[in-house]
Amino acid sequence: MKVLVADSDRFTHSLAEPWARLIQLVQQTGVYSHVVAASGSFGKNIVPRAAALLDVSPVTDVTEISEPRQFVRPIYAGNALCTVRYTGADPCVLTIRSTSFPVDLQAADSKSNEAPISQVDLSTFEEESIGKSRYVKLASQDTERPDLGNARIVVTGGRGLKSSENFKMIEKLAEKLGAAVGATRAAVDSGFVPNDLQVGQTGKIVAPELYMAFGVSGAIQHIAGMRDSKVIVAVNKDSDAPIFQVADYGLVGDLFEVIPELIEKLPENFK
Ligand SMILES: Cc1cc2nc3c(=O)[nH]c(=O)nc-3n(C[C@H](O)[C@H](O)[C@H](O)COP(=O)(O)OP(=O)(O)OC[C@H]3O[C@@H](n4cnc5c(N)ncnc54)[C@H](O)[C@@H]3O)c2cc1C
Repeated sequence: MKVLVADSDRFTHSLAEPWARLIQLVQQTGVYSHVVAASGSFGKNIVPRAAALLDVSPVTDVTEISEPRQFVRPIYAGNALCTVRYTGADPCVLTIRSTSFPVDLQAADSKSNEAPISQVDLSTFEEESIGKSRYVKLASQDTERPDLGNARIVVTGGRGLKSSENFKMIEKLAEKLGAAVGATRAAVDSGFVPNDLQVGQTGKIVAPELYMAFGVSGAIQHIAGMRDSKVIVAVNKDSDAPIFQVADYGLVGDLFEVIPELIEKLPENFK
């Protein structure tokens, strides 16, 4: 078994058209049984194109690897889990939900020392440019907040916040907790925050130790992105809001009273 990990840093920063380079690499070497990418925006961009051009069917959003060619993945927005056996030709192309696997890579290394890791030299593949696009620069937001994808605590605001001005309360609470800020699609579509903060089926998949949802109804597409959080706290003024069905702690109340009180009462050195 030889696995090629298409990691976004290496493929995006050093090369144009990462999907085309990936295909080149797989076809020219012909040694890979598996091609794996994380199930983020990079993986969702390159994997379908690469798989189509390699004429194989990708298995996406893998949450469990039960055998080298048998995987578990969510379907129906995470309401059911499906076991899939890949029976196609090599390579078996996968995207992996990183939140479903332990982050402790050192622990993984110590258990799996029979699998040597080798870096692939991509420089030789750079010469034949396809020329339809090229890497210019990486622009990322300069923020001290933890990354939404792997934060220990996530504080999310929904449409219940009503405006971008009010959404600053969420940011202030997150700051106090050392948390990342998340948002629902309705909050993003209403222009309260940029769309890289969206959590859910068409946003980021998160699984923090603590997920706090304020003014979030709990639509199935939102739940799909945060249901694996260890502890879920929800504040909503509607006691019938579906978010309470997945919450470990639910408070029926007005977020405009609850958030300022939390900010005031949390100690300064909470982090
Ligand atoms: C194909 C598809 C993909 C989608 N992908 C996503 C996705 O990735 N992520 C996502 O989030 N959504 C997604 N959606 C949208 C999703 O269906 C919902 O519309 C959205 O999640 C609702 O966001 P919300 O809970 O902020 O808004 P609403 O449903 O409007 O809920 C607002 C909530 O705030 C509460 N509230 C209002 N005022 C207060 C107050 N003062 N105090 C306390 N509570 C208050 C209300 O009771 C209500 O429950 C998708 C939809 C489709 C069709």
